[in-house]
Amino acid sequence: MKIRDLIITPIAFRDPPLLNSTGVHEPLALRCVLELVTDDGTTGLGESPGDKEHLERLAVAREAVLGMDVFATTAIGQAVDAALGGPGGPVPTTARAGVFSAIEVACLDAQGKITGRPVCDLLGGAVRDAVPYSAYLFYKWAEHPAQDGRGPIPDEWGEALDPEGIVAQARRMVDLYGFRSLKLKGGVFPPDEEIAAIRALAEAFPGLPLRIDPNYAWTPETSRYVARELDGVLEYLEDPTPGFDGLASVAATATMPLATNMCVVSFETVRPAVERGSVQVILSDHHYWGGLRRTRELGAVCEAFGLGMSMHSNSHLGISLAAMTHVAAATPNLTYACDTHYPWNREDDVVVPGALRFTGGSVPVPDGPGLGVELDREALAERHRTYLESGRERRDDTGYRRRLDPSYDPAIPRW
Ligand SMILES: O=C([O-])[C@@H](O)[C@@H](O)[C@H](O)[C@@H](O)C(=O)[O-]
Ligand SMILES: [Mg+2]
Repeated sequence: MKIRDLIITPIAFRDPPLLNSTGVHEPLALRCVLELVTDDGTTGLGESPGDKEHLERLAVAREAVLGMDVFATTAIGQAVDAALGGPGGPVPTTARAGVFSAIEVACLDAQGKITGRPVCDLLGGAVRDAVPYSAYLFYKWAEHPAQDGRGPIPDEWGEALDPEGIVAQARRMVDLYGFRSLKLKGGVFPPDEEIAAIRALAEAFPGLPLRIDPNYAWTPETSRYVARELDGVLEYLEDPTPGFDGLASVAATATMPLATNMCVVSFETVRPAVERGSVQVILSDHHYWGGLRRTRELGAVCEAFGLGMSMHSNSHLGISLAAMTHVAAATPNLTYACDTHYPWNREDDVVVPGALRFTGGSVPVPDGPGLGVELDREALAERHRTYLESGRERRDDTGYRRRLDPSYDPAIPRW
């Protein structure tokens, strides 16, 4: 069964003004949808980041995989790697893995449709019927400020700039989706304010596991202070400070596990983290780790080193959510609730509603063949038009924040 075509469609969709340690989300997030067509007319779907460099690499990879057997994903991975220059070439490991990932997911969706089996079955079968996700809480502005004669752009979530705002946002997320764990994106305000927000969440939601992720915004000393202050409150502390050694110096005294999606980002970065004891939980993300099968393999590596496994996310739509759900369902030791940005972006999804739903904070594994989701072609065409009209090429949280506030300084670590 040969790959006859690979259609790459960049899209842009609405994103609220979510704050993080590098700035603020722009009004539009970029993504890319892949349609892989086999010679019997089956179409497999994939979703990946939508920045210009990634799109260019996908176009190169496309030429390499046309005509290959859609079931030969190992050989397809090698062909993609070679087309992008391989190890030591100009394209970093995670970027090559990212290109292959999008194609692998589309191959697996096509394989599932051809064989009549859900993708989780192609990964060894589901060990859970539904995958728990955590509410991804963000400090946020009430609206995107007016600029270039456009806006302001308000949204249904309103402002969240203090503990009360964060608790109200969490309440709404829990009411709407039933989430049973909460993650706060930190690194936005001085640590004591974020500690107060976590304490307010602990009081408002007794028993719900809590996490905070400041994306390297704190020094090792500040991280140790936060860990002490939140002793007994956090399920895990994510990427408090930069680097293997910085994290190790925090892990040495912290009572809660440390987690990362910034320090351990590829198989070759597992070893230095394990040697130093930098982290106890690795956040997988099939978009960066080379696809769904490699994510399953990361599960085995975590098991071998006694590490926990969770899942990272970025702004995404339903094809990614379906892929995340299939791989998490088929990875026994992925036991922490996964991150997802989906509630922030789902209104602009490009899949036909129905296959993906949240119940009690979990997404039941779609049971149709492949990923179990169907493309809404009208929505795809509209998001593609938005992409073309936007003229945007890549995500730039810092640039956007600086246009609004020229004195903004995203130095890391900041506190
Ligand atoms: O969406 C955001 O602003 C997040 O900060 C995202 O970019 C991170 O990659 C991610 O969610 C994380 O856990 O670090
Ligand atoms: Mg993180």
